[in-house]
Amino acid sequence: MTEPPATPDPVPGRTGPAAPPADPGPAGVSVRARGLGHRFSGTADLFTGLDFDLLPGEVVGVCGPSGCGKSTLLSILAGWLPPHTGTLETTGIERTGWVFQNPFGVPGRTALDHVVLPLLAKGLDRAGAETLAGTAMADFRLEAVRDRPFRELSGGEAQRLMLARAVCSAPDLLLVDEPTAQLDLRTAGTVNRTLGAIARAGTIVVIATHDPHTREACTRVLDLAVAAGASSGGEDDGEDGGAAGAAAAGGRTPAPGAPPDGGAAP
Ligand SMILES: Nc1ncnc2c1ncn2[C@@H]1O[C@H](COP(=O)(O)OP(=O)(O)OP(=O)(O)O)[C@@H](O)[C@H]1O
Repeated sequence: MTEPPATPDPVPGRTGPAAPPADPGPAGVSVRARGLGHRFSGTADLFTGLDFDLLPGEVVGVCGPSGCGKSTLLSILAGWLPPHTGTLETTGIERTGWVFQNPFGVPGRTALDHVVLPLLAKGLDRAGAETLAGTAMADFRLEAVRDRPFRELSGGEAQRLMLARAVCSAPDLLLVDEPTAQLDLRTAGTVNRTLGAIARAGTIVVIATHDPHTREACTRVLDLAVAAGASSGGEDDGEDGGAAGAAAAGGRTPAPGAPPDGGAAP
């Protein structure tokens, strides 16, 4: 059996087994993973031994090549999939939002209708809900498509619409799959800054991404290429720089409870 390291693991987002419990912070919200690993029946280990704590204010990038298990880790964080090994403890997570890369909507309903829905469900009247929805849509540069039916939206618009809707649900944990893959640089920058602002408002934001700009906008990176020991998992698509490149690129890990810098000011 391998002796546990005495000092924190240098791999970004991983700490040694002696890491203290996550400080749930004033809002009492946290996610604590210890020894997390997953494999599907018939596959090799996608990742093993992940130790990390997630706290409000963080934008955590889940990075690594295609097929390394990024979406799988999001499923585990959402509680949809039990990990093959390790434990995941959540504190104070009452609402989890997940924005898929290819979201579904109601084809004939307007973009605004989609964002208004969670606000009406919370008890706001239509006028109040439309005001807040309009603000969330503007944050994601969706003013121009406000009254367009969902079926007419582009893939990138549809995904940003779901981000705006997720924000209006005020989740404690927001999981986002490849939010900038379909976007031009300027719009991607807006999305990254908005996600940073959402985190600073008290949400834990976790983003699965290949995009180096999005990775750079994250306050911390969980690199699954590194977590897999570069021995299994997906193919290197070149966008992440592969296991070695990804390990070298690292990520910024703020002190627990410290405000993230993230380059993600709104
Ligand atoms: N239910 C399942 N049963 C078996 N294998 C699965 C299942 N779901 C995913 N996989 C496999 O697990 C691996 C990781 O999949 P996952 O979707 O998590 O990768 P990813 O890193 O998100 O990939 P991408 O960047 O291409 O979206 C892939 O090889 C995939 O084929």
